[in-house]
Amino acid sequence: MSNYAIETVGLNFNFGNQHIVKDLSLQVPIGSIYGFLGPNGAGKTTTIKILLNLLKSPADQVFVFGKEINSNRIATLKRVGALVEQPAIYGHLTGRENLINRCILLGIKKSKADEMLALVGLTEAANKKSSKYSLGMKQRLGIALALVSDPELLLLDEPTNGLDPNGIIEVRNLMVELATKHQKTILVSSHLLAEIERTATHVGIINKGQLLFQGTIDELHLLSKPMLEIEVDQVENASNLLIKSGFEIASQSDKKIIIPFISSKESGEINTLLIQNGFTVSSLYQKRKDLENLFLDITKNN
Ligand SMILES: Nc1ncnc2c1ncn2[C@@H]1O[C@H](COP(=O)(O)OP(=O)(O)OP(=O)(O)O)[C@@H](O)[C@H]1O
Repeated sequence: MSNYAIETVGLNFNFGNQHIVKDLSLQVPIGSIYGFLGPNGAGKTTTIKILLNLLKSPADQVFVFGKEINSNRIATLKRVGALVEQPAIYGHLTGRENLINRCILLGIKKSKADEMLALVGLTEAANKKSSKYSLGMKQRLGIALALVSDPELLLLDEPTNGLDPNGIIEVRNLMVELATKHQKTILVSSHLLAEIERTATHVGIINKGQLLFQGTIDELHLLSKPMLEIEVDQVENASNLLIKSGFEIASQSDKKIIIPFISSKESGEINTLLIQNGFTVSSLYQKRKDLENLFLDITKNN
């Protein structure tokens, strides 16, 4: 039996003569929250649609729970739930009615609707028209709809897009609960590194349809080592002092020195060293690389 919920093997996909997905080999372990990360237009939605067989892949390139998707379409899709683009919600119906509708459609007992409402934290809003829901509530209802058939694998395409901070936290917590308490495997796409870092156990990064990195979140952290940004007066002199004291300078501008972050203790020591030598440190903070800088590093290392 395959240990992967999803495996693509050198997947290629074209729209006309545009090569959108290039030799993509994803491996999504069963039980993982797999962050599928890439900038707008990288090919995330296209890949997710291929995984749902909404776009047809070449034979023997896409496997869901070890089964080739084209030749096992119905059997594999039964094990998959998805939220791609806008959730298909009827605004004139309540949250509960939307879910009951889906239960009827799938031949599932209606009591499942209340179970799903509780799971996504919408019990109190169950009888409210869904057009009155906030964006975050609509996303959670969308996830509840995807969960009605009790799929083992959930594909979520940018589920936090357009949500306010509260909505983002709600969806994030829900994903963690679904993975840890309900043993779902989740593939979640995003264009924000920070968003993926908070929930994912595994990460795949694509750009222009190509996989740049795939690994565990710890492996990603090794790549996206944080930096310490120091805003200080007399940057040139301060920089010389740090070099003399054995610190590696990553870069400097007219107001700021950036060095690799090692520990909070060391950051404190740097602060003390600068102040004792008469410099004015106006701020000193740890900063992680954003996706763009991470790309630069990955391509440089490749
Ligand atoms: N139906 C289509 N026909 C032709 N080209 C398409 C079609 N759908 C997507 N594309 C193109 O495929 C490329 C990848 O798009 P895709 O939506 O998969 O990217 P994405 O990573 O999901 O980005 P976003 O976050 O912006 O949706 C883009 O250049 C897009 O213009």
